[in-house]
Amino acid sequence: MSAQYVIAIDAGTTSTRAILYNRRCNSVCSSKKNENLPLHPHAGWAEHDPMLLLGNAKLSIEQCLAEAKKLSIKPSQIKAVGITNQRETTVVWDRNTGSPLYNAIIWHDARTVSTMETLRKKFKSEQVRSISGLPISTYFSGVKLRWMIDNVPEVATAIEEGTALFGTVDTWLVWNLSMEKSHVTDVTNAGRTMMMDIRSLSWDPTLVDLIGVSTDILPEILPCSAEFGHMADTALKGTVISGVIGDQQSALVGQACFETGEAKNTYGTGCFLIVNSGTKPKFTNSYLLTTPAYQFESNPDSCVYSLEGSIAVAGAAITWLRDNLGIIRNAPEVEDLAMSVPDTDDVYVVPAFSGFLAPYWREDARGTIVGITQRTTRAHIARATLESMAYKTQKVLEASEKDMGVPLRQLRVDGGAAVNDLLMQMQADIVGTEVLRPSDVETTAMGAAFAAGHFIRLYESLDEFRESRTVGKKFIPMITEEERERKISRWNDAVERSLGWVLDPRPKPLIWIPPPSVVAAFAVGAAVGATAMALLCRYKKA
Ligand SMILES: Nc1ncnc2c1ncn2[C@@H]1O[C@H](COP(=O)(O)OP(=O)(O)O)[C@@H](O)[C@H]1O
Ligand SMILES: O=P(O)(O)OC[C@H](O)CO
Repeated sequence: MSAQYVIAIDAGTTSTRAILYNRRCNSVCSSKKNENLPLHPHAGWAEHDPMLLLGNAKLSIEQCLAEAKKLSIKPSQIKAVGITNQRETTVVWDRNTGSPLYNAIIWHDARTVSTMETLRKKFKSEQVRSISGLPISTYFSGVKLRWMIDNVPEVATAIEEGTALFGTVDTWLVWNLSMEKSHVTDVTNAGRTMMMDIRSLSWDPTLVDLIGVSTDILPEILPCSAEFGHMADTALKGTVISGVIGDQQSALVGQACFETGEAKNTYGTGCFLIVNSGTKPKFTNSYLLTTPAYQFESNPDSCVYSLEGSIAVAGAAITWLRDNLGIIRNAPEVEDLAMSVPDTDDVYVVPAFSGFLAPYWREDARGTIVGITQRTTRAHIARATLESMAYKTQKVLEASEKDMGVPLRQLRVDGGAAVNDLLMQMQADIVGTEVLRPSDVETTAMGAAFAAGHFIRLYESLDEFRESRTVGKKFIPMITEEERERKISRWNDAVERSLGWVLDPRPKPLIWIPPPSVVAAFAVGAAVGATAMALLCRYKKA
């Protein structure tokens, strides 16, 4: 029998790529990283064109198949498709035309503060958390969906007429890529809508009612390994889509964190620390999220849960150094620039671009840079920006250790920014724990490949998968405990300065209402203009 493969599509916030995996779930070839350009129509807003997300998924498959062809691998040898995706990002489209009714609202978009406040008046955040594992926050899809209904007439009308469909990016991609037009999702993505009962793994009527929709527009929830549909008109036509899993949980799987207490931290656009918390949802007093980690069998008891510390800005701060400040030409350059100085010279960059997620959950925070002196250079800013990822991780790690009741002995890392050795060393220093980076940092796609391959029984055993994972590099703490504490305490001070900076975090209205001074100036201008015209006409007549 010829060798069999699984292809995984990783639809991230910054880019989409496809990777092909062999029988041992090792990567064989991949596409390019196709950039998913975000749109920022207002400060704090972030959108994707859903058609670009779809186009990049198709392009990534084509590119990956072209690479496979060079290795004499035929499309018919690819037996399953897995999809992993940026979670919470919300798409609403018309079920008849297939057209999106609005741009996708990206997970870290902060426009929904007023919607969130309205929902909090109806329901206590703690009540919602006890059902869904999540507090009421701008982060989750349900809140974004409500905002669309209230602010986008096309969405409201389509919902009323029964033609709208809602989904996260996985649902949007499967609906478009499958010949059946399957309207489906998995437990890890549904678990980020704030509408799923985390125990029964089904839509919760009370929460669905709170958002104000009917379940008709919501996708069917399946385990991560299931028959989601079959590929339509590409070279992979007919191939089963048998794995769907949110990108952060997918990385947990890719890192083979199958034991309670094992954790990974993924440094992509954002940064997400997830700890496997076992087969029952764990509710804690800290501000971590309770969320499904994975479910590979159809029996709901097979669902494994996790605690998650979500950080909105990680690699995005490096993109900001590149695109907004122009102090680097590409992301990898940040490492050399940061290494050109021995330390940050007491400069701290707090990139809270649209507030903080875990563990602060503060919409009123904004980014700040403190400690600048005459001597500060772009290298200090670059170094302090990198270091900020390590401090934020330390905060969520501290919270998860408290919740789990045991200190974490090792931190497994992955994601696009984890290739940065300096960042990984900073991380080991600041958490005071060994940091282990796998030889293949693309663990996100690997988790989805595992889920898809598990369904077709190509990857049967979790143990076998775990044994085939290898550590690429280990980073050991190099600073003293005293130095570590001093640095963390300075970071805490810097964070304090960013909290409460936005006096009213509610978004500005879509239509600009001019202030009275502008109205008065306009009226005076119009009166002067009219008088001048009248005089001119009289003069001409005369
Ligand atoms: N060498 C590097 N050092 C620091 N950050 C990097 C480096 N390479 C990429 N990044 C950052 O990592 C992010 C991309 O990582 P990736 O895992 O592909 O993200 P996503 O899954 O969110 O699309 C970008 O925000 C980029 O700025
Ligand atoms: O695109 P990433 O990899 O930063 O992940 C985004 C997360 O899924 C948002 O919750």
